Amino acid sequence: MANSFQIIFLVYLICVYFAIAYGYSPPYYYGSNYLFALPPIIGYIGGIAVRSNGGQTHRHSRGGHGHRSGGVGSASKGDVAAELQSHSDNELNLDDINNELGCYNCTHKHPKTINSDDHYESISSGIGGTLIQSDHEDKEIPEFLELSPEDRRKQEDLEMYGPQHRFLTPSQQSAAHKRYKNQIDQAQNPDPNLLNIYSPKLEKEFPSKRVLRNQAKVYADVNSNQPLEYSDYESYKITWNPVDRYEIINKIGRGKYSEVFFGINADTEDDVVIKILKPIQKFKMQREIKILETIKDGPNVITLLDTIRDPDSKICSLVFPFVNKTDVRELINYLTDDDLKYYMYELLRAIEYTHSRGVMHRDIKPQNIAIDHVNRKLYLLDWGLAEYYHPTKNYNVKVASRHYKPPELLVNMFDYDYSLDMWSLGCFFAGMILDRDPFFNGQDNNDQLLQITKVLGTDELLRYLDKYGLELNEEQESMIKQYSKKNWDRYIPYENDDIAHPLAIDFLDKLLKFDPQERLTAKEAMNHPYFDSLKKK
Ligand SMILES: Nc1ncnc2c1ncn2[C@@H]1O[C@H](COP(=O)(O)OP(=O)(O)OP(=O)(O)O)[C@@H](O)[C@H]1O
Repeated sequence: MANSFQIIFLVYLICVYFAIAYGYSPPYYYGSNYLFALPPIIGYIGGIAVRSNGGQTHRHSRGGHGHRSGGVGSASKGDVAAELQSHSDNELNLDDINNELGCYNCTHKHPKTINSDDHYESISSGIGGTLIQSDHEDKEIPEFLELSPEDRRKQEDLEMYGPQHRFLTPSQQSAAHKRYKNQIDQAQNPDPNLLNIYSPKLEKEFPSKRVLRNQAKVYADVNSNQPLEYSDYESYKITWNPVDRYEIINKIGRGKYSEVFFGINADTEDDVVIKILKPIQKFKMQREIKILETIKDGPNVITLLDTIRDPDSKICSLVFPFVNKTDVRELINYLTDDDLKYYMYELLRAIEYTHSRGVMHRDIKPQNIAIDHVNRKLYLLDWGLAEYYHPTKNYNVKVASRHYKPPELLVNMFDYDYSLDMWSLGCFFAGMILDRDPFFNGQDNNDQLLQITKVLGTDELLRYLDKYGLELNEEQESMIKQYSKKNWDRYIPYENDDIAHPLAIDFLDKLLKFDPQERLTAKEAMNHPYFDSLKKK
């Protein structure tokens, strides 16, 4: 008898431990639909249940047990919201924390506190975005979501403290509250000096310390040579179609701005991906859709099939063809040199086309490169951060994912251009051929620059900074010492000799340059001798 009690007590302790470990958290708000908190153990069990159903490819589940609630909007009011809600509520794990705190496709797990600088950097980056793009300041979220005042307050609380706020002591909560309010104040009453520096459209307010403005080597005038409406996404009127014809099957991914589901088009029986957008600023939605429209005929660019909105919940979704992809980082284990060249070339075709249409992707990374190896097809996904390039415009440097961010984003060079995509491509390529992804594995933005400098050398960094009159911030100054430029050969693992050969290394070296002007353009990259053998075949 005593033994049974001990066992029950032990099981209870284990459940409580896992409930805490899996970050049981308050409800996830979306529109006016939210579920009340479940007891910790249910939170834990729910987390496990969903995770066990959360693989990448779920085609087998059509009509099977994985068949979730009806069509996106075919059933009762707010079904899309309920669908999203049900997934989110079941997945009360640390990924939610990353997501809620705005960490960008964050792969690391955060501690159960929002005291880390990373979190605030993420929160402030959202607000910074508003500040920088003050002309975009968005008043439409409440209207878009039609939140009740009570829901709105709860959402603000959630934003303020993060989903883990109950783990904070009262003094931590009040510090969090203060910092959050400061961010809001800053965004609402921006420092005019800052605004001058970052104002997106002002060439004349170029900071005096800068001695040279950067301008794209190619396609600099593509947008100015087009009528205004070509790149004016803020005036773009989105056409929203009904949701009825789509049926959600199960969840296959998530991003900062969306929850992504595998589904079918009931009319055509086609497999589709339904990207349900989280509450985002209207201009971001207009930008993604307008850009997808601009580049829709491009090679290897994912096609936007439909834009749908549930009339009741007002939840908006984008529909794409489903790509039965293999994680590129797994794929590298069995790709031959020819395969890798082939996919790099296909990726470059997508990038070159996009740049030629006046668009920078601004978030190239392995997660956004979908390879269907069976059909030898590659698609460039996620155009949520893409932007039209204008040579006189200053851009938000808080774009791209940390490990793929080029130096210009890390030293506030806001006059960057298409070449930022070529750096990210270089990081991706380095990860593949050197079997080390991410190749530059910074712990934060300053450390990211340090990691880059340790490889490319301090002299090269200083040459780049001097050329444009750029400066390091105080922390970077103190962190970055004198490092010599390293020979790439030292990073080649023995078993990768076949793919990391001299031509591949030369190609890599020409992509990973501090100075955006010195990097290969997409067209130059396609003409690099690395691809000669592919072209012959
Ligand atoms: N057409 C597709 N086919 C298969 N999987 C897809 C497709 N589109 C998106 N996904 C999956 O969903 C994930 C999230 O999609 P996406 O990157 O478009 O969302 P996001 O919210 O913009 O993400 P991010 O946080 O990177 O900005 C992708 O990394 C991918 O794994």
